[in-house]
Formats: sequence, structure tokens, C-alpha cells
Amino acid sequence: MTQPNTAVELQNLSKTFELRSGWGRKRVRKSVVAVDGISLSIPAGQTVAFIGPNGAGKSTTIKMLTGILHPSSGQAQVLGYTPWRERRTLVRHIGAVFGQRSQLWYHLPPRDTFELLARIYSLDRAAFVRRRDMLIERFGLGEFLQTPVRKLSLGQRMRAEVAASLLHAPRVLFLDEPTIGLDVIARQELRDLILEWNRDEGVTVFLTSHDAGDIERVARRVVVINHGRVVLDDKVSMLRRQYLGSKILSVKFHAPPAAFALPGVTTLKASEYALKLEVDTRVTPIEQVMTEVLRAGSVADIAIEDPPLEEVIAHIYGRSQEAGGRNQPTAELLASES
Ligand SMILES: Nc1ncnc2c1ncn2[C@@H]1O[C@H](COP(=O)(O)OP(=O)(O)OP(=O)(O)O)[C@@H](O)[C@H]1O
Repeated sequence: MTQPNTAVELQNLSKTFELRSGWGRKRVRKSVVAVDGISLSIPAGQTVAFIGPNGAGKSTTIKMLTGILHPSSGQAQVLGYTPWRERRTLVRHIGAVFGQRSQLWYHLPPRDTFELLARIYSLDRAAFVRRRDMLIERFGLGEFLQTPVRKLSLGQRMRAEVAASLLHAPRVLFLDEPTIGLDVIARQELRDLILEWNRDEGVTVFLTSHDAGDIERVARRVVVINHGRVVLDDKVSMLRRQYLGSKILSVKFHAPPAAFALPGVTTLKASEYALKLEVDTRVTPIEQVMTEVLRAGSVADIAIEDPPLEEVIAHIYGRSQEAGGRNQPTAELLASES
């Protein structure tokens, strides 16, 4: 039973594609298991990054959750609806953005697309105008509202795409690679807008991305899949801390420090007055390294950082490849790391 505050629920959801090639006797059938028994429960208002390497089954899952594809087996409910059976009703309550495919009318300016969407969703006129104007302001669409989409920059187009997907006040937003191809600034702007929308309107966000920055900025929870199975489900903050067990220590000295060596400590960069160290905290605790650093010279500045998320994610993908894509529960996976 779906709990009332559950936005998205997957129970053993699976999808196998049957492929046929060749003719007559040479006809070959092949099955591709794209999604292999995924179970998940996402409370309303949560921001979830659904990530995995190419071909892991992310898009197939989103397509099932938005009612575009039928599963081969298993169940899913989005806001209590079964997407592939109740798609027409469901689309009134969800928004979807596919970074690789525009949903705006290419030759029309965003303003006209908004009008069309208002009719498609039969939105109340006054409520629509209020919301449209709010989105125009928040997403900074004013200056290109009358420009045909084909003439917009990718960053402008993506802002218009996300705004269009929010016009009918959806309660769940599916974003499939929303920042793909965007430059650094446009990417950051879009992430901030999505996050703000989640905070202000409580919209549930289900995001796929290959960009660690998207995951870090937008999502609080991360679900990693590989070969169609969940290999990790954790808080984004825990992921980095628990998974690699390493820290980056950057130190600036007033004078050149004395040399020192400790097991589990690798020098990433060294100049006369500065050191950047990677510390495997499972070998030598960070406190011990700090003590040694303070002994080595007069410290002007010191910073301890977590390793980049990209590294953590690459590490997890690597682990699940080694495990042959078997569904390894999180605890076991984490325990095997320590
Ligand atoms: N319509 C289809 N027919 C046959 N096979 C498909 C179809 N769609 C996807 N697949 C296969 O299913 C698997 C999962 O694909 P999917 O697109 O869901 O992965 P993904 O995680 O979204 O990958 P990417 O990060 O590259 O977008 C792949 O092996 C893919 O080739």
C-alpha cells in the first residue's frame, strides 16, 4: 500500500526489451534486461538523483514512471496512479523534462507554447496567468519570451523547458539530464531554480544526470543503479563521507615545512609553502595527520575537504561492475569498503 505522503513507489519494477534481427531462418531474438527489479519509495517533497553509467536503465525507468513505457513486470505508483494505465490523469500532476529532447514548439516563442499548454491542461485562466507570470519572473524568461525557440541559446531554452513543465503546478518533476550541454553558469542557474522550486513549492524531484554538480546541488538522496539494479541508496552527504573514507587536506605554511611521511597519506601537490594531501582515514586518522602537519611547520591556513563526488561515483560504478552487477545491499557494499 502506498503511504499518503509517498510520491513515487516502485515495486520490483522490471523491463525487458525483446529485439529481433535478420529474416527467415536467420532471424535472431535477443532480450535486453534494461530494468531488473527496482524497488524504491520516495516521500513527497524529496529530491532524488537517480544515477548510473550509460545503459544502466535510468531513462527506461523514467519512461515507465511517466507512463511512456509499459513494464514487463512489477508495479509502480506515482501520486497513487499507475503511470502506464492512468497516464492521462497522471500527466496533469507531473512535469517531465528530457534534456535530449525539446518539448517546446520549435518555431513558436515560449509565450505561445505556454498558451497552448494552458489549453491542453485546461487551466483556469486567472490561475494560469498568475503562475505563468511568476515563472517568467523567477526563470528570467522576460527578454526572450517572444523569440521563437529555435533562436534561443541552449541555456535559455532549458530554462523555458523547465518553466513550461511547471506551468500546471505538478507535484512531481522528472528531469532526465536537464543540464546536458549547458555551460557552467547556465547549469548552476538551472540547478538553483530547480532547488528553489523544490523548497518553495515542495515539488518532488526525480533527477537523472551524469553531472556530479547536479547531484550535489539539487539532490539530498542518491540512488545508484547499474545493470538495471539498485546498487546504492543513500544520502548524498553520506555517500562521500562513508564511501571513500578519504579526505583532502590543503595546508599553507608561513615557512617551508619539514618533510614528513605517514602511511595512507599521499601528496597530491607540493610547493615551497603549500601542501595538498590525500588522506586515507582508514589507515591514518585525520587528527594524527593534522598533528604531524602542525609539527612540520608554522601553519598559516588549513582546509579539510571531501573528495570530489565524481571520484566517489566512479568508484561505486567500478565496485558494482566487479560484483557482476549483482544487487548488493547498501550496508554490505559499504561494509566491504571498510
Ligand atoms: N527501445 C529500446 N529497445 C531496445 N533496447 C533498449 C531500448 N531502450 C533502451 N534499451 C536498452 O536498455 C538498456 C538501458 O537503457 P537506458 O536508456 O534506460 O539507459 P540509461 O541508464 O538511461 O543510459 P544513458 O545514461 O546512456 O542515457 C540499454 O542496454 C539500452 O540499449
